[in-house]
Amino acid sequence: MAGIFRKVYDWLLRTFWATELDVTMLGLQNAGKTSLLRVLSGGEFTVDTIPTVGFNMKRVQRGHVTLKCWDLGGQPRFRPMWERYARGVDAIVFVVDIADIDLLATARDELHSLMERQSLEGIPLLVLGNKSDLPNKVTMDELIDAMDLKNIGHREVCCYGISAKEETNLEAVIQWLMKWAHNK
Ligand SMILES: Nc1nc2c(ncn2[C@@H]2O[C@H](COP(=O)(O)OP(=O)(O)OP(=O)(O)O)[C@@H](O)[C@H]2O)c(=O)[nH]1
Ligand SMILES: [Mg+2]
Repeated sequence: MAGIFRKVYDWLLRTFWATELDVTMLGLQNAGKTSLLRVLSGGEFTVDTIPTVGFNMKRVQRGHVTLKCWDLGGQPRFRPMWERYARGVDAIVFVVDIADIDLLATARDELHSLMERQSLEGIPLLVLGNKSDLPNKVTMDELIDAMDLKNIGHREVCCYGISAKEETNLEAVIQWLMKWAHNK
């Protein structure tokens, strides 16, 4: 019986109180953006992924909230278009491969040059240290330092360690994104 009420309640919420949030997922090539989005939207994790050419969009539904997620290619040739896809969104998710220590400085520089853009001022930022399942990774404190997150201003900044592969901490990601629905 309770199940029926829950279904009716969810249907009413979806129908009369539907909220859509625009989320842009950025980060260097191979960070795991497409893998993360696939898992968040109920798909299976796969090892053999194809690098994203341009962008890809998927919706993630939670109750009355739909997260409309733009997943952009991370290769250098696609980075100039990041700002255009991040303008006006409700949240930016920046994914970092925490087991690829050599690329951390590049990730930091790309993130900071983006965050300096006036068009993106105030947009909440979630930095995700992905691939926590791998050995030889940096800790979250080391990631915060390496990415110089304390020097990113004019917005709320949050950082979590996750694994798209093992689906670790993904609920925290959804909950953080969902909280921006209250502003709508
Ligand atoms: N071990 C491990 N591997 C992961 C994880 N997430 C992604 N990968 C792997 O990392 C590789 C790159 O993943 P993608 O999701 O294609 O990376 P991307 O950020 O979308 O890359 P671009 O589209 O080129 O920007 C793939 O081989 C994935 O299987 C993870 O949490 N753990
Ligand atoms: Mg991709």
